Amino acid sequence: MYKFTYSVYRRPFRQPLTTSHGKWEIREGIIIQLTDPSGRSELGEIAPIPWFGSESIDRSIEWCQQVGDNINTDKIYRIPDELPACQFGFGSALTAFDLSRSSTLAPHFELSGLLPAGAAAIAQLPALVRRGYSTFKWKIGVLPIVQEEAIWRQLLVDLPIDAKLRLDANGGLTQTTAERWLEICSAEARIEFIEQPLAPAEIERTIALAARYHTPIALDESVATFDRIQAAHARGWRGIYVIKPGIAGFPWRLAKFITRHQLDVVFSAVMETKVGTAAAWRLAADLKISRSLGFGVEDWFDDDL
Ligand SMILES: O=C(O)CCC(=O)c1ccccc1C(=O)O
Ligand SMILES: [Mg+2]
Repeated sequence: MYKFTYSVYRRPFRQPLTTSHGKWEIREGIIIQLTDPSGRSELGEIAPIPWFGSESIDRSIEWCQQVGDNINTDKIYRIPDELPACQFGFGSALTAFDLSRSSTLAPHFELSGLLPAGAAAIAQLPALVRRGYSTFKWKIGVLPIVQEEAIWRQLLVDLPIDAKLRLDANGGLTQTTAERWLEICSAEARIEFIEQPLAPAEIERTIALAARYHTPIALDESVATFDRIQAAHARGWRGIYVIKPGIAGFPWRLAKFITRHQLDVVFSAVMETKVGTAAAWRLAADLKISRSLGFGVEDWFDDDL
């Protein structure tokens, strides 16, 4: 039995996070604390993204409210699959009790720096290069393709020769614009992958696209939650999986599936605080994930949570 407390936070982004889904201005989430009978406490974070396929913040708060002052492991294991961010928050707090204090220190990882959408990326890139980043992500499918293509060309001029660029369409391309991006990228070895070119349901069409072009394709929205990861694998996806542990359910279940099927994985932020980040990085270390983590997002908030 654990004593349970929680607090809801609101963090405004320094500038709104613009994707092909629209603008995101404030990250709301929950920090939970479990305390065992010996008095040891561990934290967990619930940081949902409803427009990505997780529960809403209101559903998460409701779930925390009905828990009451105490919770046991059985009740945690029974958090329903409709609440994947709650499963991750409670699940990672629970597994933290199995670790010694020193092993909860964050190991060192290569991070991918998240650039702002549009032309602002050109201005931002040099600062991130100076800070040591060598992998970057830029959002596409936000502006008309002719404009984005021009910005992309300038980004490649400024990108160090040994650096890598990820292009994230957030499902916002059509068959025609996806083919156009794959064509122009095929002559450019520094493109690590194009992420989620087509709508989340279009897995078969994405498999067909991946077979025709040299540039690797990653799925993100299509594999946002644990059931979607399983479904995409069952439908034959063997490309890259961008996984946001923060909304992918129980960490032990995710780890087992990635290992069993030897998935090629990129871990990615849900714009969580250090609490959720530490839990995701522990999982990345356990799984020995080699691709740069999509957690280079420190510039996106003014605070230091
Ligand atoms: O993965 C990264 O590199 C940064 C995180 C990121 O891009 C992101 C952050 C919040 C919501 C959606 C996304 C996304 O990958 O689409
Ligand atoms: Mg993405």
